[in-house]
Amino acid sequence: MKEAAWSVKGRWTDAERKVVMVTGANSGIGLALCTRLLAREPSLHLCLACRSTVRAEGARRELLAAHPGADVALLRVDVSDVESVYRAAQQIKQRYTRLDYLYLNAGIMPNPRINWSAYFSGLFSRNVVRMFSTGEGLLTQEDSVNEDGLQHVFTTNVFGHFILIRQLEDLLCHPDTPSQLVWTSSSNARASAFNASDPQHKKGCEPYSSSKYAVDLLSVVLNQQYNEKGLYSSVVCPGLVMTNMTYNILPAFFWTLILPIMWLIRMFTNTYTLSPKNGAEALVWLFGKKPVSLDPLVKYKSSTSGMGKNYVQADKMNVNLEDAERFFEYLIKLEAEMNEKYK
Ligand SMILES: NC(=O)C1=CN([C@@H]2O[C@H](COP(=O)(O)OP(=O)(O)OC[C@H]3O[C@@H](n4cnc5c(N)ncnc54)[C@H](OP(=O)(O)O)[C@@H]3O)[C@@H](O)[C@H]2O)C=CC1
Ligand SMILES: CC(C)=CCC[C@@H](C)[C@H]1CC[C@H]2C3=C(CC[C@]12C)[C@@]1(C)CCC(=O)[C@@H](C)[C@@H]1CC3
Repeated sequence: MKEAAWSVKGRWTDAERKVVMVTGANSGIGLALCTRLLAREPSLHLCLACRSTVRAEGARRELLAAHPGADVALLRVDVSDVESVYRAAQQIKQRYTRLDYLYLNAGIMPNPRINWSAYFSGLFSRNVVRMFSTGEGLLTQEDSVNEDGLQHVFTTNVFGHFILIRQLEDLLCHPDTPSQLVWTSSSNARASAFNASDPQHKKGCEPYSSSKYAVDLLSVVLNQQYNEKGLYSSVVCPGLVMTNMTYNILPAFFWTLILPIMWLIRMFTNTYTLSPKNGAEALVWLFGKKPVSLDPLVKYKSSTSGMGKNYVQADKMNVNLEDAERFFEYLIKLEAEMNEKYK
């Protein structure tokens, strides 16, 4: 941190204080992650990167109520708006000299619709457990286009974060003291929803699934490109968590009604973490891990057993490495266009 902008708090020196930034930190899994990180390491400097100042201030108040001595800063960024990302990156570079952890957590699933016929036929098929744990084939969304002509889901869930990382390279790449990127991906990520010729998912109706698979691809290539420079990337699935995102799929009363069924499902699949605190398990677990010990081809999944015990399950990802490289090239090209427009 640059001392001119940020005071050094009592006991900890700048070198000892880890700097952690979380996008989408004002609610759900992001906010639970912040709470748990502060409980684990009170000396952190935590920066909440959010699009709404009011909601970010609310989250900061909540965190300080639980951890009165905590050092929590706010940063305004709308990851669906590339120009806002460039502006935020400038501010970050003025405030900090390094970032130890960047949690790329902000995400959207706009206008979700349930395919009830797929749901009922899935109920009586061999795939029933997979259907309930990944939501495969059950959800469609209606996407839109932003002012740059980019797909909204792709920009929010992937590209805005990619620009942020690229702009912050100098703060993230220190070979002697590695930094970590942690993406909140999903087990809903599906290769067949992603089309390498249409990476923004302009033509399909599963932009969420496509964007999360794109995150998985990107994380793999980021490791190939940046590990030598001291930057590591991991992907996480928080499981099914009751947050604003899921309450947007079905009305709250319906979820309350089926809560006993969801507890029951937890006996068969440990992916029903349900609370944001449980959902943050894998994200918190990664915080303590040496990045070199992590497998770049693994998705770390927050899991909760039928008895309510939290743990992390490491599942090998099924990613197409050719698609990953092609996708990275696409992102670099798109970034060059945006650099020309906004830098
Ligand atoms: N809930 C679940 O079951 C699962 C969630 N996930 C992933 O977890 C992540 C967090 O979601 P979750 O906590 O569930 O849902 P929430 O809706 O509670 O959290 C999403 C966060 O992202 C922020 N956000 C959305 N759009 C933008 C934007 N354009 N710029 C900046 N911030 C933005 C939201 O801010 P605001 O309050 O302003 O909207 C909010 O803070 C997402 O990436 C989601 O895909 C993955 C698997 C399962
Ligand atoms: C649980 C019962 C009895 C009914 C609910 C059916 C669906 C609404 C539900 C089943 C599997 C869920 C699921 C998700 C959303 C809601 C379901 C489709 C996600 C796709 C939400 C976002 C994610 O990222 C995934 C990890 C979730 C996977 C499971």
